[in-house]
Amino acid sequence: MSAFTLPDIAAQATNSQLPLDWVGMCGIALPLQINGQILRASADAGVSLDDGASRGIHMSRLYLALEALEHQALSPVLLNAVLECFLDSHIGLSASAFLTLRFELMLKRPALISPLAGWKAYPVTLNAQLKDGVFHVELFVDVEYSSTCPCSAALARQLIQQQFLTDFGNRTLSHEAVLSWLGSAQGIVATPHSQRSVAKLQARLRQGINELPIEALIDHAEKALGTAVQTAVKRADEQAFALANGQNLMFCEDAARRLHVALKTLPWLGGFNLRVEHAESLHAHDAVAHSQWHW
Ligand SMILES: Nc1nc2c(ncn2[C@@H]2O[C@H](COP(=O)(O)OP(=O)(O)OP(=O)(O)O)[C@@H](O)[C@H]2O)c(=O)[nH]1
Repeated sequence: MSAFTLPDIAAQATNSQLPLDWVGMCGIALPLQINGQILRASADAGVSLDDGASRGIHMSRLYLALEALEHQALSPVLLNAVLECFLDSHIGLSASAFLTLRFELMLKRPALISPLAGWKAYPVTLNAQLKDGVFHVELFVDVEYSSTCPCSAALARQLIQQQFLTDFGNRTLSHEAVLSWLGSAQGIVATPHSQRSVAKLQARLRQGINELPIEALIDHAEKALGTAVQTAVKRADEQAFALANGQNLMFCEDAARRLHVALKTLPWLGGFNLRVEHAESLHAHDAVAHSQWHW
């Protein structure tokens, strides 16, 4: 049996006198309870080291405080409690506490027409911080959608008009012939290009909001865009998707403006920063727009 006590290097003093903004651990694996699901998450947990004379923080105390997340449904109250626990275990050392959680929210989405449904995984990041006694939660989520270029659609329509003149300019129009022409690849000679696009939404919850409206944010953004990517798809669903794309032609600027206007109506949202990326099929580079409000 050893008579030695374990050396505690973190508790030693340092003569550097230099406080640090963030000290902690990144990439901690843990399960979370969200929307009635147990989700695999990754956490970054940290505090400020305001006492510049202390060698280090007590990592294990932050790690152990995370255990509370395993046993209760995730909520702003729970996040606040965990952050308070970070600070209570670092009295005299730290005035600010930080927690970032990353996970994929699984949502079952119905098809547009058929009675089918399938799962979508939305990457989510939650940032919570308790600084000078003020608690903030930010919610980041990526929403994928389809965007059809309005310029390309207009150019394609012009080509179709030109083809119509070529094919029917000198002929008496017959309803049956025009109908058949409209349904043929020889008539509809050009199609606009579309791209898989992503809206990266960052939303700050207003003070006092006691829920995490992740699904509501996603639903609201998808409704504003009108062309969310689909899961299970039969031909009837694909046709409905083609119609949705045709009715929602979007440059990246249009998508950013739609989202800006839509997000501003959410009563729980105190500010946002959004970025849309259209992974162009016309170019090898992306078209991107940003917008923010009270960010
Ligand atoms: N502060 C700090 N600790 C580290 C680091 N890397 C590993 N650790 C280890 O994290 C472990 C947990 O630290 P503490 O929470 O201070 O552990 P402890 O002293 O047994 O716990 P308490 O009695 O609660 O202070 C220690 O063994 C540290 O050596 C680092 O970069 N900084």
